[in-house]
Amino acid sequence: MQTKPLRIGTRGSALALAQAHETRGRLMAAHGLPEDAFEIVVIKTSGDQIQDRPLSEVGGKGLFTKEIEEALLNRSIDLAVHSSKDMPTVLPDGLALTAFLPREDVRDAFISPKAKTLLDLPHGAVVGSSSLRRQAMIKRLRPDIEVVMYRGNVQTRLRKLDEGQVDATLLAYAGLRRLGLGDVVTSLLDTGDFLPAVGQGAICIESREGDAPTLALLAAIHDPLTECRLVAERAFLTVLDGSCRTPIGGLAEVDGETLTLRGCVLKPDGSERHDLERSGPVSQAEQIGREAGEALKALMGPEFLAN
Ligand SMILES: NCc1[nH]cc(CCC(=O)O)c1CC(=O)O
Repeated sequence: MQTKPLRIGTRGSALALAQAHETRGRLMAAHGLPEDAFEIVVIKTSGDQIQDRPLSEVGGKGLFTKEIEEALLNRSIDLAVHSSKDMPTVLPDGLALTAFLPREDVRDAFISPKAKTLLDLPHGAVVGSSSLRRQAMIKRLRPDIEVVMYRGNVQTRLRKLDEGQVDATLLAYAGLRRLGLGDVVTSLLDTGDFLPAVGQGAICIESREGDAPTLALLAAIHDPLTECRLVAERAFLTVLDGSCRTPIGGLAEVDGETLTLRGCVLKPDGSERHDLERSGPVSQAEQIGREAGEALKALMGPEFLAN
């Protein structure tokens, strides 16, 4: 058994801490270890310091992982807990996503004191969202709605909604549940119109490749089915990742031995949307994802990503 506690790195947001605690709880249960066998190390990232601009403007996803990955590489932590959705498709040399917890509900949630669903909102209503994907999907269904930039953590967003600054907001259901806020949800959005972001609802662990003791501990909490879905989705995203300013949705689901990936891209104003679906054997998850990405690229044409 180890003598030193296993150091679990995480951002300091309430959601990140909930995910780190869940991971620690699963490791304790799987290995019969006490809480003090683990140390939760909170790391402040550049992304946490920028609150006033959309992430797509300031450099995208890597902003929330850079300092954590540096801590992994210089061995001041042993593993890092992330929302898969926030992970860049390319990781630094020597690091990998080495475990996935069982995926939760992937859907986006609609939250509003004014209406039961997005379609019931009054004409010209204001919806807060900073996600390009959700913004484009909202505009596609409701071109009359004004979507305003809405960053900050989940609690801040809910407070702005309470104060009447916006009429509604959309958040990942999984994140709300992890925070014990599942009850604030007004309704859940259908994955047809609101195809989730790649990785939504799945907690992943990043660690050093070849760090055998850590990998051995993680094996006991790893969910291969979630990994398979994420491999397909991330391969799809890698092919499409020409720009972090393109609204993209992607979801892989498994039925028996068959994996089906649905993907879509939209113009940011919702004026155009292209959808694609591809199925195949689970064992070919990565290839299915790549092919779906290529096929969607061909479908949308070169000028789509240009502007
Ligand atoms: N970008 C922030 C972020 N990253 C992961 C989640 C939710 C949890 C998840 O999808 O696993 C959220 C908040 C949200 O989109 O509402």
